[in-house]
Amino acid sequence: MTERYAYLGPEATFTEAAALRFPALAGATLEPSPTVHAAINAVRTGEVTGAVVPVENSVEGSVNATLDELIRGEPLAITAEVLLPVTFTLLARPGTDLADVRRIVTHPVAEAQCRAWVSAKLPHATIALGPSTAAAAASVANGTPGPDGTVYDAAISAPLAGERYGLAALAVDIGEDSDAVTRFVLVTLPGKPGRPTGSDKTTLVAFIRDDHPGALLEILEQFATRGVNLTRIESRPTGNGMGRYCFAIDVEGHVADARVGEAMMGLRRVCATVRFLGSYPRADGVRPPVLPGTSNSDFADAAAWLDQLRG
Ligand SMILES: O=C(O)C(=O)Cc1ccccc1
Repeated sequence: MTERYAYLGPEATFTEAAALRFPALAGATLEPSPTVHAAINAVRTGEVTGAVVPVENSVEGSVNATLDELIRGEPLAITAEVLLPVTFTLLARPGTDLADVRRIVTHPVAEAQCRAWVSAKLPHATIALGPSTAAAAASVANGTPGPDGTVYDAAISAPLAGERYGLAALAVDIGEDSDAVTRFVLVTLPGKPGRPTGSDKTTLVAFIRDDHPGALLEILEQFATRGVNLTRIESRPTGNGMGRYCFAIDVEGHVADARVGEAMMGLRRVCATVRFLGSYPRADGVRPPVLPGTSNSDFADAAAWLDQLRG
């Protein structure tokens, strides 16, 4: 039986384009989910083997809806990542004039990158937020009214959505950075991590034990003293009361690398909880240098030395 994977749909989202690039999904059945929550829930219930979701954008930063799904609830694992360039197109029903566009709909990540263009070119237009850029295109094509009862004039979507939903492009490449890239991850139930490749990333969530001065510094020290570089750190509310935050952290390296493993043991000692979200090959293929004194053999030598001293 072919494996089934969920992705943030409907058809023609950036996430669908990303899903087609994961080697692990070649030949699998791809099933659109209306929200990130629904896609990840399908993994948790075992309905699908995995889900592809957006996690980070080079201009807008983290996708909070995805981070919160990974931080809370039953544990999950990231097993692969893909980087996808994103360009945004303004789509409308054929015959619409750019000057007549008043109500636009799109995904929050697209809104953040296109709001400068909209305020410069369409100063009287408002932008409503929807669950995905393709859902936005579909609602324009179908004339589906928004929550306030008015029909949207245009959607900001992937160029492909115009073809899929029979819409015309009123303007292309309207994002503020034409080199914008989005990172998508493949999420599954936890299992044994793949083997280290020398170009890996590890994702963790650190929950501080009690709110005290230097709590974040203690977390960062674990990585700094072992020569482990962070590629992202994001604080997110735990959902358990005002002012309670956890830190979602991506680091260079694999849980099987001694320096990453030692840093994780350090985290475990200074934090209330550490959630391991997986070690997986990094999409950019970068092989970061291993700093002197932090290689696997450096850690093995140090452990052997200590064993000898202890007799
Ligand atoms: O809405 C989509 O098409 C998505 O896949 C989410 C998204 C939105 C904007 C940039 C990158 C990903």
